[in-house]
Amino acid sequence: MGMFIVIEGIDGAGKSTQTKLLAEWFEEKGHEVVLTKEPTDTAFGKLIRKLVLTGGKEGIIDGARISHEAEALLFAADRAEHVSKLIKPSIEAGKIVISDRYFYSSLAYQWARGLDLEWLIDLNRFAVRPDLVILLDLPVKESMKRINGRSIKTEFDKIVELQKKVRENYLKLAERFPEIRIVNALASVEDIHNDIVALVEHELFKK
Ligand SMILES: Nc1ncnc2c1ncn2[C@@H]1O[C@H](COP(=O)(O)OP(=O)(O)OP(=O)(O)O)[C@@H](O)[C@H]1O
Ligand SMILES: Cc1cn([C@H]2C[C@H](O)[C@@H](COP(=O)(O)O)O2)c(=O)[nH]c1=O
Repeated sequence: MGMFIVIEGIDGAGKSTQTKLLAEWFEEKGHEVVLTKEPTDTAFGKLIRKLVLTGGKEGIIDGARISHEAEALLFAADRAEHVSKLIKPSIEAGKIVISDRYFYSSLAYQWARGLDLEWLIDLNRFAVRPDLVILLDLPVKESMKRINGRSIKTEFDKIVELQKKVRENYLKLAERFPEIRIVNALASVEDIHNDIVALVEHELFKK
């Protein structure tokens, strides 16, 4: 059997940077790696980007085009395809699956949008639990600095407030889901990578 690792965190926490470095680390050790993300690049993921996500060319700010319930259901539908078509078969084939975001994003973000946490957990019950979830934690002020170049210039305060709620939610989720490990994402890219590798070795290879 393979392994399933997820990297989570607020927007701009460094997830894509760290998922790539972790994938390279596993590959150098001779493992076959599947690097993936949510929302996916499938038709569901594209629909989500069109109907839900903030910013972009259309300048949609707070995902208000559809209801938050519909938004949560779309993320779950995308995930259901992701799990059944890619994640489960890859784990069964002995591969290392590393995902940039997973159902914890739905819990943290859609909860921050005002949906009921227990409803969200039930909705995502089909999602196979990862072996390890790395939560890249950093203050919103720092993440905003990092993504400033691509951030939307209007409604900045609203985005900051949402991200603050999302960060708090992730930290609360870490108390509830034992597979979540918190990593300080304020450090350098290299130090964060080393912390993640130490966790992988400790948690998964029991070094
Ligand atoms: N430890 C770090 N210190 C400083 N800058 C960083 C660090 N890690 C990543 N960055 C930079 O911060 C920006 C956001 O990083 P990245 O795209 O990896 O984050 P992300 O969590 O995947 O973002 P998003 O959720 O918005 O897709 C990039 O410009 C990246 O080069
Ligand atoms: C999976 C998932 C994602 N989101 C949100 C979180 C981010 O704001 C975007 C994805 O952007 P990225 O740059 O591709 O990381 O979508 C969410 O609200 N719920 C989810 O389940």
